[in-house]
Amino acid sequence: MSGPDAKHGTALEVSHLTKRYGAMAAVDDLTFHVECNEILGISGPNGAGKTTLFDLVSGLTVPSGGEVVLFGRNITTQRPEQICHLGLARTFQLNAVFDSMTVEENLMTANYFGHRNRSFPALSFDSHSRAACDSALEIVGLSSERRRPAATLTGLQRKLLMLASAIATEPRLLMLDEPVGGLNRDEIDQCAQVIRHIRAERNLTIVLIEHVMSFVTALADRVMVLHHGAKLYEGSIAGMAESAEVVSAYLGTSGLRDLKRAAGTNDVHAT
Ligand SMILES: Nc1ncnc2c1ncn2[C@@H]1O[C@H](COP(=O)(O)OP(=O)(O)OP(=O)(O)O)[C@@H](O)[C@H]1O
Repeated sequence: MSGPDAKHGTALEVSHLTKRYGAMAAVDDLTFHVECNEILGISGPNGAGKTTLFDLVSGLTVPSGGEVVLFGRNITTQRPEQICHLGLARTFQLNAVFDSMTVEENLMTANYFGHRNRSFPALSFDSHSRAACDSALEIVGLSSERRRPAATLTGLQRKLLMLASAIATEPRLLMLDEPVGGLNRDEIDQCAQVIRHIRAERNLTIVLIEHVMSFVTALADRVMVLHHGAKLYEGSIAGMAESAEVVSAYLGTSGLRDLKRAAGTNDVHAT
């Protein structure tokens, strides 16, 4: 779905978005936007509302209030598959691959259901679907594993398969929920390289939730920090390190030291 307009304009506009569970607001009157081809990093303490925000934007959860506009189109009341067909793909914190399928079958399934409306259940793949899957496999470096059952993949390969499955839906906006959680330093660097490559190749806009500060500093053009469902900080990584509120609510002194080191060397975790 990428095209000549993919580099310009606003990809995502979130206005006064709110999700209440009883008296508690998991996302509280949140307003922000993401420009086309930008990478926005989202951080914040556990329970800050980051995943709930992804669930709201991707249609998995119905908002209590507010509005979400994707590439100029109001998607606030759309279903997840409709939003996916409009060009938004997301990944999940926990493993979300089909273990009993091969790598290739995972991608074909993602492309089949994620790319356009399917009104009948019989799977049939055309040359476009095959090309999209081949390209997704290649971009994450899993081409040689295409015939392997997903259950036999390593932790890193499973993360890359989730990424490739999202790419196989041919999105314009990719939302990644803790894409490097549980990986070691080398694997994190490898994922950062893949994501950088994906953005450059596909002109993609990316929003990623991550606590691993070396990863955020390596990739994000801008960061937003959430706390109690609301925006605590939005701006540069350097500015984040200078924010007393962010240090107090999220980083702490050791996290601040690590963030500063990561911003200088891109190889240290904040958590
Ligand atoms: N379905 C639900 N019902 C009730 N409360 C919920 C529900 N989903 C999330 N919450 C609450 O909303 C708040 C935000 O949760 P969320 O998972 O979005 O936080 P998070 O920032 O993604 O946390 P983490 O970094 O641990 O993944 C938490 O207090 C959580 O317990």
